[in-house]
Amino acid sequence: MPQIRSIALIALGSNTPSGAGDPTETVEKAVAAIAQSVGVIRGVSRLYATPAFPVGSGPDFVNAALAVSTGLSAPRVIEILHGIEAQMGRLRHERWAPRTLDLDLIALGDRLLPDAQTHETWRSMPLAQQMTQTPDRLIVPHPRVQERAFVLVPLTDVAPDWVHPALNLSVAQMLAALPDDLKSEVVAL
Ligand SMILES: Nc1nc2c(c(=O)[nH]1)N=C(CO)CN2
Repeated sequence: MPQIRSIALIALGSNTPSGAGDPTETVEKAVAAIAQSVGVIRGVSRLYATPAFPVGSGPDFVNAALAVSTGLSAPRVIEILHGIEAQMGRLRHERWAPRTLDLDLIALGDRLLPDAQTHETWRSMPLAQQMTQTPDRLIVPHPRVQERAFVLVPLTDVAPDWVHPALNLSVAQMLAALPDDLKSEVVAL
């Protein structure tokens, strides 16, 4: 069977030193690891300094995004990303604790996983509830992508025209819809 290749959009974040070095070095090493194990890198964003979300939850992050052409499934990509996080020393005990490396599969082509209803449920959940719940299934696109300048600004570098399959909005349109004060906090390094 011919392999169907899609573009995986991957968000990277680091806000505390890891075995790999400072957050910038950690993100750069993660890009190299992803290139070796996920697929062919089609775009690498600039690196950005961003205040930790939620406000006051730790030191500033370094955030970046990648577009990677891959024939792998979403669960397999996630498995590989978790392996890279573990290898690079992420401490996984506390949900909003500073993290050495955080890798998120934001999107895989136009797949909507597991289904439209799950996306609707997560989008319509009050913020307080979103913050305390972890989905028990893989949700792709990432259910918070449209709210996060620290994801959308780097994504604009690599995939401004990617269209969210549930919202029918491009990356550029989702970013334009965010308040200016959120966008201005995301500063290219
Ligand atoms: N600025 C910023 N804040 C965060 C980030 C991140 O990548 N950047 N990742 C988090 C956990 O996914 C929690 N908070």
